[in-house]
Amino acid sequence: MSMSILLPTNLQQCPSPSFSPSTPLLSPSPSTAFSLVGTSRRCLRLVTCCVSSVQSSVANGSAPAAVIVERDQIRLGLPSKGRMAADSVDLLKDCQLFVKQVNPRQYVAQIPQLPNTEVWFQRPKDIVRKLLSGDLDLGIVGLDTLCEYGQENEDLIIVHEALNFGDCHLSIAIPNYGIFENINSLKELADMPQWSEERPLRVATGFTYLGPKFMEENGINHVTFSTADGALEAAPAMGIADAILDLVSSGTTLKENNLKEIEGGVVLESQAALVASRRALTDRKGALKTVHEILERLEAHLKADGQFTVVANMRGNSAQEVAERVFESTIIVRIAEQGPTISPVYCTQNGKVSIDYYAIVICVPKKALYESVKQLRAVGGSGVLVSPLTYIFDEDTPRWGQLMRNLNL
Ligand SMILES: Nc1ncnc2c1ncn2[C@@H]1O[C@H](COP(=O)(O)OP(=O)(O)OP(=O)(O)O)[C@@H](O)[C@H]1O
Ligand SMILES: O=P(O)(O)OC[C@H]1O[C@H](OP(=O)(O)OP(=O)(O)O)[C@H](O)[C@@H]1O
Ligand SMILES: [Mg+2]
Repeated sequence: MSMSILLPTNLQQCPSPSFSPSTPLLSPSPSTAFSLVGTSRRCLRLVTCCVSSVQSSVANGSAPAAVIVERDQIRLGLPSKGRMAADSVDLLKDCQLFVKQVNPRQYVAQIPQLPNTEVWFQRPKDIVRKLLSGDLDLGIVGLDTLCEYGQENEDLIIVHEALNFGDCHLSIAIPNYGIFENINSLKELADMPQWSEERPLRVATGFTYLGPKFMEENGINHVTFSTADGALEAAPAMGIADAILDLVSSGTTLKENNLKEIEGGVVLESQAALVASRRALTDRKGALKTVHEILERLEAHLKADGQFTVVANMRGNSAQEVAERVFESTIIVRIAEQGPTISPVYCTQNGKVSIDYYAIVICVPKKALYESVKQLRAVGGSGVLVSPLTYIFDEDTPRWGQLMRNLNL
């Protein structure tokens, strides 16, 4: 049984492809771009199609423009349940920001380290809606949720786009059997002779904003959408849909349901992001200060993640001579952004202070750790100590500068 719902009248003005969301739509508004602060190899690879952005109602997407209501506290929205919930609190904990929730059913919490900030636990999609309505100032959500429910509203600013958890991608998948057996790309899918106005490609998805937009951008016109709250992978085998558009992380669910991804079918790459309301940052007293502090802690922690400090002692006549020996090691030359730091180790013998050794300190990423230790030893390093790095505070927080530029501050 198809879940398609008849289109509301105002939606019929919408260019094809058609879709059948469960909620009515408001009038079209001009498309505006997300403010993507920060750069990352994973950063939002979102369709840039120019479908006139149809903003859906509060029930499905963005709420009306935010109104700044007077309040003393800055509000940070964290996922109340689901995959992102525990990881969000854990990430803040790793940044020495301890979320104090009295019990799991209480939806408000405090962070003693940020006395002017209160945490509100909400479903991820509601975090986006509440950022737009002005009921939250900051939030942690997946980029997929942000794009789907934020619908490119320019009030949403991505402050940190790569929080290093919640990795997944939004992708089209089709059966690996029957008429799809030899179809391996979006183009091949689009070119199949089966699809016509009378018999469009049927796609099941929870992403009723991003799905049609992606299809439109890729020139796939004979397509229709149906929606469900979960277990979408069952739709093709049940005869409800030809394809699905859903989140994929390990790929197990697709495999177990005889579905496959296709070339060109990835709509966006997603992971958890820190998002803010532009209006809150510009108009709410204390919001920028809070963001700066959270961002500094996040950047310092995430930069240090997977990095180790390696300390070794090396015999030598001078720091210069030891440095020359260390730089014989190709891996150290390659990994050392700055440094190594080489400092004298002072010893006393018979009341006389002497320098026979020098201590070398380098920062090494996990994957280069063993090789660096081996090379340090090969050039005379001994007593090698390795400890994980907790924070790397740079002179400046790069994303802060970008945020300031984005806000024209
Ligand atoms: N395999 C995955 N499937 C779904 N989401 C994932 C996956 N891996 C990471 N995520 C991220 O986790 C977010 C929350 O997913 P989750 O299914 O827990 O949400 P939810 O709030 O329970 O929503 P729903 O109940 O509608 O599924 C997603 O929006 C996405 O950013
Ligand atoms: O690639 P995988 O690691 O297999 O993960 C992908 C699956 O996980 C999500 O479903 P979820 O577990 O949230 O269940 P749902 O269908 O009820 O949303 C998503 O909707 C996919 O079905
Ligand atoms: Mg889910």
